[in-house]
Amino acid sequence: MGIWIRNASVIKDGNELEKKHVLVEDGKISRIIETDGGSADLTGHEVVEADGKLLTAGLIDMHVHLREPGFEHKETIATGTRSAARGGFTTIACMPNTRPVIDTVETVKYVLDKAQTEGVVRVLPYGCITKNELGRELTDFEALKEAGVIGFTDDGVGVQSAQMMKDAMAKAASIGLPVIAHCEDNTLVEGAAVTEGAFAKKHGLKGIPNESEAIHVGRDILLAEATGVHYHVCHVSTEQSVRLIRQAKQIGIKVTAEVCPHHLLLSDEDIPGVDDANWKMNPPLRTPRDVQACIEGLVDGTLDMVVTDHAPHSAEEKARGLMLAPFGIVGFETAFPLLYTKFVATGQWTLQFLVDRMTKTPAEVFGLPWGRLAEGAAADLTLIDLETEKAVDPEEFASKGRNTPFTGWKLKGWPTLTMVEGKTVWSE
Ligand SMILES: NC(=O)N[C@@H](CC(=O)O)C(=O)O
Ligand SMILES: [Zn+2]
Ligand SMILES: [Zn+2]
Repeated sequence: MGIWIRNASVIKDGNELEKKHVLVEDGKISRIIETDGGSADLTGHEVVEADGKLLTAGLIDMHVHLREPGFEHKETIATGTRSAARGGFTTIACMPNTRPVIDTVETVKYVLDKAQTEGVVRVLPYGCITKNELGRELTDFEALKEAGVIGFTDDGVGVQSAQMMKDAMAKAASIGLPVIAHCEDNTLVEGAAVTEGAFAKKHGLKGIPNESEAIHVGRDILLAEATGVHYHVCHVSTEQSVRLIRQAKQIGIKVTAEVCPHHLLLSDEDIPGVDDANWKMNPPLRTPRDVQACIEGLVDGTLDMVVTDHAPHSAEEKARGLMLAPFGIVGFETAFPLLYTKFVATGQWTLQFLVDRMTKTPAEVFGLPWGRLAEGAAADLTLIDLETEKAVDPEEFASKGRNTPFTGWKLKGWPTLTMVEGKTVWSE
């Protein structure tokens, strides 16, 4: 028995939609047909009435924190994948800064097993570049690849030694996996919680300068050129990083990059005060000029994809105030509505542009077989209501994390049903 998704709006081109009936069988999309042809034989099939809602390939998020093992009070694979499903995501790539970190075959297996038994969406793990993310000794790249990691990263912390990064890139290149970099030079950061900019100045705070990120981006681009690795830059937040990546792409260096919704929508000038740590993340909210540069970078293809950097923390941890709370905000359950409402509904981007950056481009960049709405493709699907306006209410999140700066924002574009390989994993 299959499932007919009836009267779905699918993207034809740009903002142009067309009505289709989509048949899902054996975990795959078996047919996509015109709604006026009348040839949809419903006999023996379940029906999901899409009622004109947008149907896209399931969203893909290449940068998320599921916190398991070790930080189950912040999130678990069970709650994190449900949060992803509620946000319309069907494939997510999880960062290894857990406890223990994902630097051994055993921990990779633990995460994959948990994802299989307790998760509801597809989970692709990254492995650490260095043991314990300490920057001192490379992990066993071959063994981690064999266990199932899709790339190497020490996300949460930058690899401080250029030699260590060069060795990592050479090794990763030799086994055909990418290096994914959290770009941050520790000597330029020391104890600061917000960017250098108007907010830091007003409150007499030491700021995190743009160079702390861009120095690593520049260094790593040169190392990527030297080693030939696929180098992917995490959560780009500065004008300088965008410029460096743009130039590197122009001369053919194999660099790709991601950007988060918050770095496209918020600047340091939006931070309400020093008590509210829901505005604290790494990299920090930058200046309006950087926000503009990130938007331009995404639009011109310098930045390839949107990721959430979903980084849940407990309410107790986040209550410690801007200076003392951990960095990070949740992202799954607001990402699509935020970008849809602020960039597509306002006419700045087409719907196809946004959907592609959350499906097609991440799949292409990481060589994944998902992210396409086509006959024969996996039935990873998301239905999205583009009409109903609703305010962001963290109490409704499936995530354990409530740490978002977007509380109360009135948005459209809420996912209403998420399917992974033909199985409904979340519906409104
Ligand atoms: N982004 C964050 O602010 N925090 C992340 C770490 C990271 O992505 O660097 C976390 O693990 O909490
Ligand atoms: Zn990071
Ligand atoms: Zn991260």
